Amino acid sequence: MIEVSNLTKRYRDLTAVDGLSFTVGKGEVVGFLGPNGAGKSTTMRILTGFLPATSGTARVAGFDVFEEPLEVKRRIGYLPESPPVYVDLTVRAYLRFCAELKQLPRARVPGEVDRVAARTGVDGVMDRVIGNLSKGYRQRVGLAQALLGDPEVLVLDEPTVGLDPLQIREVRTLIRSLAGKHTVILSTHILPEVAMTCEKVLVVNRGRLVDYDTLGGLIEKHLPGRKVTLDDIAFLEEIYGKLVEAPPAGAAGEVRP
Ligand SMILES: Nc1ncnc2c1ncn2[C@@H]1O[C@H](COP(=O)(O)OP(=O)(O)OP(=O)(O)O)[C@@H](O)[C@H]1O
Repeated sequence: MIEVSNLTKRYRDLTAVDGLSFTVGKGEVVGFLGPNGAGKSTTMRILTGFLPATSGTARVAGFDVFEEPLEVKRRIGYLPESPPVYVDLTVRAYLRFCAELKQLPRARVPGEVDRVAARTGVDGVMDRVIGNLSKGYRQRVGLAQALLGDPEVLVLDEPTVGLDPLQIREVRTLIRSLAGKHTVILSTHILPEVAMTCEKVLVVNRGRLVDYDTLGGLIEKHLPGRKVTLDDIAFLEEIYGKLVEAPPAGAAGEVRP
């Protein structure tokens, strides 16, 4: 469903994404991990057709993101790092506006707006102006717009940032419930979030792929012989530390998924 091949993005003399290659199968939920500045948001912006790459290719649902960005945008729901929610609009007006931008059939819009609002728990604030909502509610509104039209692929950049613990649990449950039908790639700095919501983990550092595997595969590879269960979150911190703490220069990109 997502195929990234040798993707590179340079901002002047900074290489933010450096020869990244990976694939995500239909219905998989993949966690995207990496330190600040590793290139996660840049990769997500390229995948969603919002940013051109310097070189390499990216395909979503069989469409090239550079050659057919509209086909890609139609099939992708994107929650950017800072959702561009319009502070003067009510939640309902904003979601309707987003539905129109996504070119949903007019007759489907009210029902679809109600559906995503209920799924993200913003149905109680539909007539409130977004500027007056708490950060957590704004984040939910961002998530609601990503779900509009029931897209095959969801790209979520730090979906639980700004939420309170209860909301975080709800959003994680929501993300888990999307698995199977939707292909999800989500970035986060919260390691337990990955263990709770994702089947596979993609780790990047300095723009390069460091590892890409299932949680079980990572445990086998990096903590051999250790008995850990997926309820035991600390294992992921240990593996992550091994992967991103000062890998030898040039070696990071050599690890294959
Ligand atoms: N528009 C831009 N112009 C110049 N440099 C940029 C731009 N956007 C991102 N960068 C740089 O590219 C690198 C990768 O940034 P990116 O936001 O993709 O990382 P990230 O992994 O998402 O980080 P974080 O976890 O902090 O969100 C960083 O060094 C960042 O400063």
